[in-house]
Amino acid sequence: MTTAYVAIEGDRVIEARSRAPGRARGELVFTTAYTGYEESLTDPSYEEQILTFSYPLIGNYGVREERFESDRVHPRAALAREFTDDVADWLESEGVPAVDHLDTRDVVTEIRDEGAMKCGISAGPDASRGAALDELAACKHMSDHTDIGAQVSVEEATVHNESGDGPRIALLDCGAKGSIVDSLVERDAVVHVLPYDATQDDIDALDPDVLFVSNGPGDPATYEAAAELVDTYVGDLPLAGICLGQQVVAEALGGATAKMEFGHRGVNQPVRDLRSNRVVMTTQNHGYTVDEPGPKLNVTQVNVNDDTPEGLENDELEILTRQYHPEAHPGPNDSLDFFDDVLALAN
Ligand SMILES: NC(=O)CC[C@H](N)C(=O)O
Repeated sequence: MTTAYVAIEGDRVIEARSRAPGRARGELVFTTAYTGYEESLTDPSYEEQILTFSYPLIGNYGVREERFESDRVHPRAALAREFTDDVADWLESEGVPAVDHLDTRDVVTEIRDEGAMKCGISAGPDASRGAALDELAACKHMSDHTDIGAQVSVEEATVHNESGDGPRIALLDCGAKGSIVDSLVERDAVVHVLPYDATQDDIDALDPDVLFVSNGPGDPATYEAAAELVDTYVGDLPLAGICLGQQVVAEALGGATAKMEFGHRGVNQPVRDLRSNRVVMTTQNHGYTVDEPGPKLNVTQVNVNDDTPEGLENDELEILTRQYHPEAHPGPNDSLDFFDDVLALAN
């Protein structure tokens, strides 16, 4: 077994065990999810981040491609108390450093106290403290990744379930999880997945019933073009969004987003619907939040822990967004009806 070095802000270096070699840098975040490691590691929203699992044993039910959310691993590196060989081998084959045998409680406490922070990693036979510190020094703040959508979006438009009978969805792919497409296709929608920088002509050519903005990595304020595009359809097309999609729709409607201290990442985040007073358990993965919904959007759901907006709606303008992940994968299925509600807007 070889050594790994994890350098965090303040130039503190943690020595641990390398399970997959390499160098990496990214924003250090944690998830409390106890299952769903394959889905989390392939979720494009983790691009440019280093993911710490707070659950101590990661990999105990193997690695199966059917559970992947995209075609590659997105976090730049992964940390856990213990990775199984299955996960370590998978990450090695993907060229993504994996580090274990470190006190992840300590790492999580540090992130909770100090906020998401920059991190540098050096792991494997050639690892050194200096290399980890060099990676840390080269690490950018998340909001300085100004075109991160380009790293995760499709390059060309694709269509799923072309012969379906359901509504036509134009899905702006800012790094969409596969399960979002699957959830729509299961309901027989025709899903056109469009590059994150699609134009009004691209959308109009499809004559869609709904414009849907996907989840995605990075600072929502850097997706200005997507927000401008959404703005042109307010009142003309029903609008939907998940996670980054909610943030972009809010910005399009005159709202604002802000960075959270350490975000919400896990599969047991309680969300209260303000109309029914019902609480659902949700999957989350976000580091930014809608700070100001703007004049037209109503906050219809909130996070029970910190009151941040989890659902935004405008019935008249036919807008429906969620900050959490109703498609689950991983996580509870409590909110799958969101997709039925979105498709109902098309009628
Ligand atoms: N899962 C997502 O869509 C994340 C949205 C955004 N990148 C955030 O961190 O808040």
